[in-house]
Amino acid sequence: MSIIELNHINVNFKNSQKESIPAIKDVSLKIPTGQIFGIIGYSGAGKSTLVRTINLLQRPTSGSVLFNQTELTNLKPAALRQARQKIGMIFQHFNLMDSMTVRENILLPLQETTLTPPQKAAKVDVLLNQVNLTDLADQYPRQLSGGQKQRVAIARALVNDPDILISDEATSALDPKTTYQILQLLKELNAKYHLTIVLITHELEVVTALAQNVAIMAAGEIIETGPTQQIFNNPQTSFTQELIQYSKINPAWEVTDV
Ligand SMILES: Nc1ncnc2c1ncn2[C@@H]1O[C@H](COP(=O)(O)OP(=O)(O)OP(=O)(O)O)[C@@H](O)[C@H]1O
Repeated sequence: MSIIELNHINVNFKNSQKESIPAIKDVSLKIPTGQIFGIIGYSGAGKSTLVRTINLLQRPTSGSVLFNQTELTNLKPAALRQARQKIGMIFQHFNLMDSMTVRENILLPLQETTLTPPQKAAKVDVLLNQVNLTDLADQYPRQLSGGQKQRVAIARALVNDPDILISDEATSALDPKTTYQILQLLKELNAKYHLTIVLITHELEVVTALAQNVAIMAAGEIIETGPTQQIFNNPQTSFTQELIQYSKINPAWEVTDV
C-alpha cells in the first residue's frame, strides 16, 4: 500500500522575464506505507519543490497528489488543513520559534485542536521523553545545540500523530556524530510508530544508512528508483555512478595533489 502517490507532477516557476521555468517534470512516485524512502540529488535538482507538493505547500502546476487515497488538490481549505496535520515536516534550519521555550514550540501545532490543556501537556511530556529533552523543556532554542534543536523540531512535527514525516535535509547542518544520533532517532520512530519517513538529502550515506527504497533526482526528474542496495550496487545511469563516485563513503574519494 502506498501512503503517498504522486502522478505526473509538474511544477513551473516564472522567472523575472515572466517565462515559465520547469522545476519538476512529469514526476510519478509511490511511497510505501511504513517505509523510510530516500530522495537524493544535488542542490537544485528539485527535491524540496517535489516534497513540498506532498502537503501542497507547493501546489503543482499539473498532476495529482494522493495521500491515503485522498486527492489533496481537490480539498477545500479546512479539509486540507486537517490532512496536513497528518504530514509532519522537519528542515535543515529547524524553523523553531526563538521566543518560545522547547515545551511551547512543541505545543504550538496543538493550538488548533480540541484537546484540553492537561491533555496537551501530557502529549508534550511523552514526546519530550521520546526525543530525550525532558530536562531542557524550559530552555529557549538559543540555549540548545543543533542536534537538540532538531530533536525539538522532530517532537513538534510528531505532536499531531502524523502518518508521515518529511525530513528535508534535516541533518545537513549537523556534524557526523549528531547526524548519526538524529538518523538513529528517525529509525526508532519509524519502527515504534510505523511512521513513514521521506528523507530528502544530497548525502548518499544518509540514504544508505536508513532508506529501504530510494529515488534519484536530477534536473526536476526522477532518473532511477528502486531498493537502495540494488540501486547503489548496480547503478543504471551515469548520474548515479557519479553520485557514488563523489560520495564520502567511496574510499577512493580524495582530493588530488596540485
Ligand atoms: N519559489 C521559486 N521560484 C522560482 N524558482 C524556484 C522556486 N523554488 C525553487 N525554484 C527553482 O527550482 C529548482 C529546484 O529547486 P529546489 O529547492 O526544489 O531544489 P533542491 O534539490 O531541493 O535543492 P536545494 O537542496 O539546494 O534546495 C531550482 O532551480 C530553484 O532555483
